[in-house]
Amino acid sequence: MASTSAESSTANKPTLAPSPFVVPTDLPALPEVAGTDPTRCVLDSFRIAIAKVVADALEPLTVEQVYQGVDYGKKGEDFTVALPRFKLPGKIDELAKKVIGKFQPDEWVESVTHDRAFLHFRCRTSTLMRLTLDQIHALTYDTVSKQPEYGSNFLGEGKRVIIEYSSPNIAKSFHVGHLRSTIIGAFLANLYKACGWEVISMNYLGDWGTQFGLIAVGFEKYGNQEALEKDAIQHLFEVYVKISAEAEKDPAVRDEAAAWFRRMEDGDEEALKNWRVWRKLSVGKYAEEYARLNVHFDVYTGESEVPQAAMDAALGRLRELALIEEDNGALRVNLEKHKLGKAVVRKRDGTSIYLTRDIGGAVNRYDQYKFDKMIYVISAQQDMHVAQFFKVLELMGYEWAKSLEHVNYGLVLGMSTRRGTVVFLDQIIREASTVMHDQMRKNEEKYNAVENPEFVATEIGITGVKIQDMAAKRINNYSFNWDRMLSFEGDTGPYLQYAHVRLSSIERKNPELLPLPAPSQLNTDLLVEPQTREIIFLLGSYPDVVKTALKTHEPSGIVTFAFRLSHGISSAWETVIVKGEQDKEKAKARMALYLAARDVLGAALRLLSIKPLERM
Ligand SMILES: NC(=[NH2+])NCCC[C@H](N)C(=O)O
Repeated sequence: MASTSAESSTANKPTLAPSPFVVPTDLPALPEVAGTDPTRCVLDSFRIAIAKVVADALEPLTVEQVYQGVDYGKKGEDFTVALPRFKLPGKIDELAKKVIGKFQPDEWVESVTHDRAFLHFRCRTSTLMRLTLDQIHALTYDTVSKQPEYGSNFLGEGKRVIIEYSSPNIAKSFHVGHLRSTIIGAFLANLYKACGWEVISMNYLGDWGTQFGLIAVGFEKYGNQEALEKDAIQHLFEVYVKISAEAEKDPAVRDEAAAWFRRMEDGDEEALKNWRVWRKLSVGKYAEEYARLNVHFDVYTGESEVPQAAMDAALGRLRELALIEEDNGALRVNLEKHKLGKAVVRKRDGTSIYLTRDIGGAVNRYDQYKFDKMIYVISAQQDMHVAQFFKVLELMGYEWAKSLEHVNYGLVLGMSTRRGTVVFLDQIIREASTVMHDQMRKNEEKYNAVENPEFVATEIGITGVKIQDMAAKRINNYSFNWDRMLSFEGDTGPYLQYAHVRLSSIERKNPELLPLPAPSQLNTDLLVEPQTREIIFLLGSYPDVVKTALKTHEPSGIVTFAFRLSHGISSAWETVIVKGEQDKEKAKARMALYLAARDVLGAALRLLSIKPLERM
């Protein structure tokens, strides 16, 4: 029973442990502000302190009201408040003077300056250093408990989201569109988990439709059991290509295929037998490839699994609403009023189609999972299709239809391997790995020092593919370029892995400083270089970067953060040294900073479904 399954999995919802970090009590006490959590984001405390400075000077403003207006400042400024937003009586200049006149520097806020309508605030550096490092340290990722790490939050606690992504078609090519859906979807699944949601990752296979009648006919002619078992995806594709060419010329083949699919829809076991085997073998093969991409699904479902009853009920309801019209024996839903055209929902021979299955499928999923939100990661080429079935569900009166979201993305242009066009996922992975391997071999000395070059090449290759895919706004098209994405120079995946490896080497290279005491036991005031403050502030902003990504569903925000952090590290690396620093206390404080940077970069990469490397 559907409702039982929803209830039983509710009982299994993860409960998040409280953060092991507490704001030290030797600092001036701050009021609480709803929606903030200083135990997971220290910058929240600084923003509250700033809001308090302004609210105290400009009654009747409350700390809550000001808090909403404390924004990140432009370069060199920590936080900025734009005074006009509060619509207070009096001149802006006067208001600013009031704040500045009343301001007393303390352990939270170091200074305030006034520039036209803006007030710029600087956080107390020593507090910022100490708390940020301490918090990151306290929330370090634990591979055993898998506790939510630094950057995570409780926003989605108690809520369940289904994220449907990848969804390739069995026996057709896995095109780059599916690759993008896979990469973006895996990121969203990690992101929602990091924000406290219960996530169900779902793969909705294209495993149904007339083409399976066609393949069945083709399989009788060209099928080969051995080839099927060796690589089901490839073999079925070959069969499909051959029989499609025939069907194009010969209407008899088409009729035969349609009749076969008709039998499948009627549940004729004989007609379904082979199909079941194909599906199982294909899923097995896909699961292996997803694992190599560090992508996992909780549920493999597919168009074949949408219950006939759900589709019939949907059509019945649409008829009641007078939204259905007949067209030459086929049924159409008329959405012209909503500027979404007319769409066929049942073919003339009575068989279902893609759109109907999406309508019935959504109803079925809600019955089964009672989700609070459902996200579909589907190419922008299907914007119309998605808008149509969302609209139909809304017209059918389902309250939950409002909680459906389409996360779309643009095209990938020109992906091919050196041997030709890419049609399969494993070709993409293999090519990424070989191109990277060749690249690594160019530096023989370094190459020989790598312990497991095959593994490293594959991981970096995959990182390159993923970063290229997520570097810009989803909706942008981009051209696939192996050389560019796999270079160690410029903003690429290999560059990020290199930054992480370099940070990871610091413990190996300075064993005499280990074990490093907790940051609270270190003298972080020795971190005096401007680069260190910049890095710390960036690290402190990471929980906000995660929250923003949750709002925008854009992986690019996380990618940009990872690059900014890596650039920050690069510019500190030569001057803010650990090895060779005579003052051991200073060396330790610096090491703590680099380790925090390693942990946060690692967290960002994991969020992007990338496995951070420790050696290369
Ligand atoms: N619920 C959905 N329609 N999901 C997207 C499915 C994508 C479809 N299998 C395709 O390859 O085009």
